[in-house]
Amino acid sequence: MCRNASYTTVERVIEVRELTKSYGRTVAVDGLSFQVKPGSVTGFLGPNGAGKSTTMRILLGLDAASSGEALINGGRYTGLRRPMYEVGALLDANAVHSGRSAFDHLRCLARSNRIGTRRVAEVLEQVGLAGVARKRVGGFSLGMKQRLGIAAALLGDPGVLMFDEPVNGLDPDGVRWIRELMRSLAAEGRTVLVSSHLMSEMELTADRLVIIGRGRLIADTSVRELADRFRRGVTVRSPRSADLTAALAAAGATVDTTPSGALSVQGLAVDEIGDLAAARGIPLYEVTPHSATLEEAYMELTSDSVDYRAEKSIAR
Ligand SMILES: Nc1ncnc2c1ncn2[C@@H]1O[C@H](COP(=O)(O)OP(=O)(O)OP(=O)(O)O)[C@@H](O)[C@H]1O
Repeated sequence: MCRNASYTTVERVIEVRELTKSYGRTVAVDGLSFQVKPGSVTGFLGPNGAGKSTTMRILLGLDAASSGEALINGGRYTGLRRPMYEVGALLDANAVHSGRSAFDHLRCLARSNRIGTRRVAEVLEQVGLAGVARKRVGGFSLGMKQRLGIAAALLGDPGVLMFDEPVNGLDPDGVRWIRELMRSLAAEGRTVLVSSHLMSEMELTADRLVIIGRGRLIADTSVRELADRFRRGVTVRSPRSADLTAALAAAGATVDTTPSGALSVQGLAVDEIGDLAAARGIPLYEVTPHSATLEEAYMELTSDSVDYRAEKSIAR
């Protein structure tokens, strides 16, 4: 079953506009705006309590916004005519009836959404649960429940998918499986939003990142742009260090000589340094850009948003 070809541009878009959600005095989401577009995996990153789940719950009509809008394909979830065909989500893998078989669980969902039983078999196959389809969900491991939740999300073959911390508690095989599935769903032209508090995971899964802290937007960027933004300089080695230093400084760079004799250059990109050296006939033996790791970039960006870091590290 493939309905992708019929999607129009206004479909497959998640849009959050000036979204605010307060629980009593706690402001869980605070004037948050971002868009998620099709064709890539977008990581929704933020420390614990940043407001990721709240935002997703509002997008899925499970909670009401205090103000602002959370839209899927241009409208509110509650106004979608056939929600399962437009958006699939996995929020809590444990939220299933443990007495039912995987097949029955999906068949009930499918029936109430006018989806045929053939599709149930298809998604069970897709998530690798066909062999245990008749077994009770109560006996499933967390990884199997995650797969079942994903099968449910895929039932209506929706163009928009949302997963809340899908790799939490999974073994490496499970993590890799979910990562590859997300990437293939995005490659099919779907919009995939996946929340996590781990940059190390998102670095391997996502192309774009929406980073939030204390309910506010911190960064809306591609993984590559974030790496570029945190570039720390370029190490350059040349047999004519003095000439090169003078030329680089004249071009506005800050140049330091390291103990090994290499130059540490700030303020010029790799290609600018290469062009400049070539124009003067200065040989280069090494040109190496240095970035902070994405993990370091993330820690730096969110350092003001982590409520309980000190207590957590003491507790550890
Ligand atoms: N139903 C609720 N009632 C009261 N406060 C809530 C409720 N849901 C969330 N909060 C609070 O809102 C804030 C944001 O929580 P949320 O679960 O959205 O964050 P999160 O980014 O998903 O965090 P985590 O990574 O820990 O799941 C937190 O301070 C949380 O305690």
